[in-house]
Amino acid sequence: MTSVDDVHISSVRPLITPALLREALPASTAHLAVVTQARAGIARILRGEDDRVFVIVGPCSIHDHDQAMDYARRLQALATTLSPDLLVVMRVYFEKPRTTVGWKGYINDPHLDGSFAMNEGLHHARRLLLDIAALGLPAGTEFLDLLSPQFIADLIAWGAIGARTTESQSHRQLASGLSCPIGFKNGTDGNIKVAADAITAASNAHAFMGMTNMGQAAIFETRGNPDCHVILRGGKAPNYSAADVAATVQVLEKGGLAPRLMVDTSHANSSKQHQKQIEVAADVGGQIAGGDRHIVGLMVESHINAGRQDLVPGQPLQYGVSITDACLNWADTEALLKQLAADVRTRRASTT
Ligand SMILES: O=C[C@H](O)[C@H](O)COP(=O)(O)O
Ligand SMILES: C=C(OP(=O)(O)O)C(=O)O
Repeated sequence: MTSVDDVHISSVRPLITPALLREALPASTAHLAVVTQARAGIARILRGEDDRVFVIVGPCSIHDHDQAMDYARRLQALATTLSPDLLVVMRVYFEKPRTTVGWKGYINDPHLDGSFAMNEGLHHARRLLLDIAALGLPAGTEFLDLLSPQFIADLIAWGAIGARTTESQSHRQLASGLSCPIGFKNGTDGNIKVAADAITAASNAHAFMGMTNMGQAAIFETRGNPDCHVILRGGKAPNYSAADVAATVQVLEKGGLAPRLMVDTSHANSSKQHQKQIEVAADVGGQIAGGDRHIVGLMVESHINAGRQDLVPGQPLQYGVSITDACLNWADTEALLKQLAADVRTRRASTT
């Protein structure tokens, strides 16, 4: 017999359903209040109704529960202090889009060893989101896989669609149905228009195929997501300067979109050199202090300890160090956020 099906499939294993995971790890009213308050706060900032800046800050990727909680406790204390000026959301990224191949994140491979224990990964991810919400700290994540949101999206205050997927129709459709504000990165080449187009697409209604909480195939019809924005992450060159912001505002206005955006201090804006995030944040903070109203959010890649390390099977990892992109350490993160809060106060003082 000639095989025409599953020619390149090497195995199929069962996956738990979102309903089973949510039943095992339910969200309480207190957890959900953290999420809904942060979502509403971000939406107000995006509409220009709150003069604070929201910050998505945390590790490039999560790979360890206890280290993530160590970071979350530090961030929660700082977020409370800075809350009059900044709405702080922890970057809790479970899914990594790779340029070619590599570890794809804590959900895909929680044991970091190619065993792809995704049922455990989903369980660990949801457990971590519950523990972070229990601190009173909201979480943001990248939505990369099209099925995984059903398992965790109720605990997410803000989501990103990455530079490699902003142009994907499937991700725009997903964003149109997600319940949280969504940031679309510009393309890896620096193209802003694809992110502006993504906002237009995601703000509209769509019909597409998906999976329900009970794990059944279904046709989803969405209403469109009104709380989407661009994230400038650099491309062939950085794109965080005042001139880049003005050019982006032009693209947004031409598309009939709100002229508000987030700057990612990392990725191509820092040439992936983690310490450069400090320079980028200082420039952007200066624009804010100088009266800019278009930059409403910042993204910072930060961990307990600075830099990054390679994941080498069988070798121990250093504590609190990223295994994907390099991150700022905690002390630098604290100083960066305090300065940004001061910049917001400077702007407020000059306009009141
Ligand atoms: O943020 C993480 C990385 O920049 C992104 O996932 C691409 O990683 P890679 O180029 O190492 O695959
Ligand atoms: C992968 C990321 O960014 P980008 O999509 O901008 O490369 C990220 O923020 O982790």
